[in-house]
Amino acid sequence: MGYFFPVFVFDQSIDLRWTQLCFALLFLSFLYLGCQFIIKKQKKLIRIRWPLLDILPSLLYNIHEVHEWTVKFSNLVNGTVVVRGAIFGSSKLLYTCDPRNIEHMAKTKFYNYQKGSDFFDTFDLIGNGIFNVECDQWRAQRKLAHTRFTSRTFRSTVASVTHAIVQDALLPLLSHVAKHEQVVDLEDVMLRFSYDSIFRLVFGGKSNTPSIEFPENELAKAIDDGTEAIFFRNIMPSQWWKLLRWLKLGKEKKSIEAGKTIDKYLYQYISSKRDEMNQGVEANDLLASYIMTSNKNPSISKFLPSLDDKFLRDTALTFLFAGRDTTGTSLTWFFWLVSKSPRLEQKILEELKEVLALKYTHGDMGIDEEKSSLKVFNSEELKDLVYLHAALCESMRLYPPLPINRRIAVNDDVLPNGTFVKQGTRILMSYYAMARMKWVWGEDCHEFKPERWIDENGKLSSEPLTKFFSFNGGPRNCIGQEMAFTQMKSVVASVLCNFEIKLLEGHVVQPKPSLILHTKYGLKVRVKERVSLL
Ligand code: HEM
Repeated sequence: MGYFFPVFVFDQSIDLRWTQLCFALLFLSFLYLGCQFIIKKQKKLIRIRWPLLDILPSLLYNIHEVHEWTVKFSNLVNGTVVVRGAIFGSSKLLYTCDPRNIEHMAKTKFYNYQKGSDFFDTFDLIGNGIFNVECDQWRAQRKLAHTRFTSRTFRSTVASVTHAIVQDALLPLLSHVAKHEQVVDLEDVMLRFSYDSIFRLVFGGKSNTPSIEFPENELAKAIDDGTEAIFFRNIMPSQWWKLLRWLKLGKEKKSIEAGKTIDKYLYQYISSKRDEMNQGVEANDLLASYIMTSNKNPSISKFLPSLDDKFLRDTALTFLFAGRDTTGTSLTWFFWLVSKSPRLEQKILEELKEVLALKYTHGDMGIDEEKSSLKVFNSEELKDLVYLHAALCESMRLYPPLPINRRIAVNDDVLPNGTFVKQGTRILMSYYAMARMKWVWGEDCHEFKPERWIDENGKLSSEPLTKFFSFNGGPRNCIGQEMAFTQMKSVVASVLCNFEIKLLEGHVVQPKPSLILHTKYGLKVRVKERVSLL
């Protein structure tokens, strides 16, 4: 996750002292007023780099559309630059959207590019979950998680949970919306789907979030509040948010409340799960599998001395955090792109027609499905669909759920494009900007074009993967990638096969300046039942 105002991030070793805080506040206030003055003078701030202040005025002015700003900036600096200027002090910042550099940091020199202690502070809500630890502790947790995410049991649970939510909650919800000719925020619906999925996989029970009542969910809301505070921590000096936290103000106040709510629910779920397991109730959710491991072997490794309740809380929260907004927003952008392109929608439907035809020919359409007349696909039927897979990759290329990522250099290094990186340099990588660079993806880089993922033999091409980092890459790649594809394919196929999605006329869809790439105003659509595909 990127801190978009990296220039403000001061040395973490400095104590939280009042004098420094006052100086920081004064300094930033002057800076802000100075920038506002320049902006007013200029009316339109065309210039991106300034003497002394470098990118700061432009960045401040464009913070409401920060991702588009990274595109302009990347074009100006040809993809990579070390940002300087008087205000940057000794803390260097390297910005890049060059896939060669990103691959080098994620794979070749993985151990030289870590998350760093700022990262831990910023994401302290998730404690010592896998997302937030490094070196030996990360390796030990990665091994534990990897064993689970690649097991046959987990894969089949993902498939059955997804099928159940699509069939029993998502399609009935959209059907209701269609019958009542309502306008619905499809982003909200997709986030409700992805929350329920990850919730069931982690805890075993239902969250009931995707339903026609659109119920509020206290835990989901607390995670939203916590994530929002994390975003603001990324864009302000660490002293500022630490002061706000101490004073219990603003987003930090909300985040403290959110932390309490999260703890209340998670410790309660953990305790209930332990009780159920002691009574011999069988479970195949992630929480149960971690508890089982710790019962069998209380000390997993010297880097993971105990899988106690705090560890289980951090791990469960990390999975909720990592698996909800990412999948939910990916689906949102996908439906938006497809709703704007009837030709591409038709190509996806052509592929689905073949699957449906096979279903009927072999007579394995479930009785329930026939009765309800809503068609639901299972993951086996969809796993080899080339165009659907290509369209999902293309949508995540243009709208990567994690638009900006960050690292810190452990030792001096030289990047593939020749840039020297000094030890301690903070690094920002924009995947959003990378997708919009002509020198990376070609003249048509702005177009939604699934064909770029398909080779001349009609198979998925591996070439684009060398510049696709929406799931990161290397040893620290996304552990939920396969799961995400299973879920997304099932949702897309079932929704498109049963419904036509029409964007509400005049509704503007733009990226929100947020940690995960949400839309600014939601995705307002009307839904119409589709006349049978066959
Ligand atoms: C479209 C959906 C998804 C996208 C685009 C995505 C993307 C990513 C990215 C970019 C990272 C690397 C973050 C970093 O460098 O700090 C990551 C890590 C991770 N993701 Fe996903 N993710 C998705 C879905 C999921 C799901 C469904 C899960 C399931 C729980 C999941 C679990 C994780 C975990 C645990 C990590 C940390 C891995 C590690 O540090 O070793 N993700 N994901």
